[in-house]
Amino acid sequence: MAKPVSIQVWNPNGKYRVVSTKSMPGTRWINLLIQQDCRLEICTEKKTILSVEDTIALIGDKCDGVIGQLTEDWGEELFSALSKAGGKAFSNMAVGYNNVDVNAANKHGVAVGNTPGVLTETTAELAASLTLAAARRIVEADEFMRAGLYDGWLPHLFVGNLLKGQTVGVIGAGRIGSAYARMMVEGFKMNLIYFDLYQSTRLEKFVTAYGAFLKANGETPVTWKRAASMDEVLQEADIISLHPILDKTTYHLVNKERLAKMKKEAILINCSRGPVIDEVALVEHLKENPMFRVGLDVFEDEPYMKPGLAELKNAVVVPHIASASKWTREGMATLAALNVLGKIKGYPVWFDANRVEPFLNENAQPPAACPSIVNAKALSLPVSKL
Ligand SMILES: NC(=O)C1=CN([C@@H]2O[C@H](COP(=O)(O)OP(=O)(O)OC[C@H]3O[C@@H](n4cnc5c(N)ncnc54)[C@H](O)[C@@H]3O)[C@@H](O)[C@H]2O)C=CC1
Ligand SMILES: O=C(O)C(=O)CO
Repeated sequence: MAKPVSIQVWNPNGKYRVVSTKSMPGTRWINLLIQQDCRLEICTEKKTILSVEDTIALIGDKCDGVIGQLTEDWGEELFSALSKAGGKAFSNMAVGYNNVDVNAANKHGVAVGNTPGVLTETTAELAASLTLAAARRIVEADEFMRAGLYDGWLPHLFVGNLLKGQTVGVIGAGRIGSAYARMMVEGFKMNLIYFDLYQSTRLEKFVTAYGAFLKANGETPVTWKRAASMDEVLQEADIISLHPILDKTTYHLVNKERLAKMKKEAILINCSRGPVIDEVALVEHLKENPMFRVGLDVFEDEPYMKPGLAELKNAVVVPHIASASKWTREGMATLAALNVLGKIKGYPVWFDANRVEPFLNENAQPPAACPSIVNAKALSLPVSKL
């Protein structure tokens, strides 16, 4: 028998039992659930990452839906427990769902939600922040000041890289990759090279239009290029930012051989998932190439870093905070709750997971739909015509 986990209960007499494995920012998500007759139980265990056993204990004998986190392993065991408890809905509070075995969810008839769109700009802004921090050596310089080592301006002190006129490379030009590309092109007048399995016509049009604007104003226009291979990006770009999903095709996408193809003074940013980079190879590369810099939000064995990384001055590291703006985190909680609520209520799936704004308007009731269900097709769920 698993040990019971501690919980906080909202609306104890609600008809539907919904469980959240963590407390989440804001109160709108809580209000939306309790207004629609849900009894909400929020896990209050102190440990950061819940085990599968803890989560099974939380699901219990009767559970209509669960809101979970990207740190949890949602596979056969949990979907089987949820389905036995009568549950038909699970939502990650995240857009990435590499922690979820969607085939297992399909087998048990459980809808899997995620939270696209609401974190696009926030995540791209952190990638841009890491780019600047790495290019201008901000963390090293901050440590130097605090250590009392500054004794006057010097021509060589913390000289870094200028972004203007350089080439930014984006691997995975989806929602976040495209937003980052636009920020770097418009904000710093960088040229763009990108690699994705699909063409990003909107992004290309944006760079073309901005280039024309610059030219009309007597400035050097920015340019774009869709690379035929990832290696083309690695060889040509001065800054490379990784934004693909994590799956079998992107595991260790950046490895020893590919690092060797990058410019010696390039900057590599990762705000996607840790295993997209072979982190052991990265540590070696950083040691051998002190002018090569990296900005990391995610790590291969999160929450741990591979040995040696923490000691390297040419690495800027932050603890998976790319989506951590208040507005975004509250919005993620809202979308995750509405995915679960919508499925419980038998609502259809929203027609376009890239346009979730109507669910985020705090001054209006959200549409009667699930904002984003990744296995809607596999489960033949109806789609909203709104
Ligand atoms: N660090 C953080 O806190 C956050 C991390 N993420 C990560 O970012 C990922 C991307 O999010 P979105 O942009 O919203 O997703 P998206 O689905 O809009 O974009 C992903 C892009 O990657 C491309 N892609 C897939 N396989 C590829 C490959 N082998 N090579 C090149 N491109 C490939 C897809 O075609 C797509 O355009 C999420 O799946 C998640 O893992 C997302 C939000 C916050
Ligand atoms: O949404 C995601 O995929 C994250 O990594 C956290 O925002």
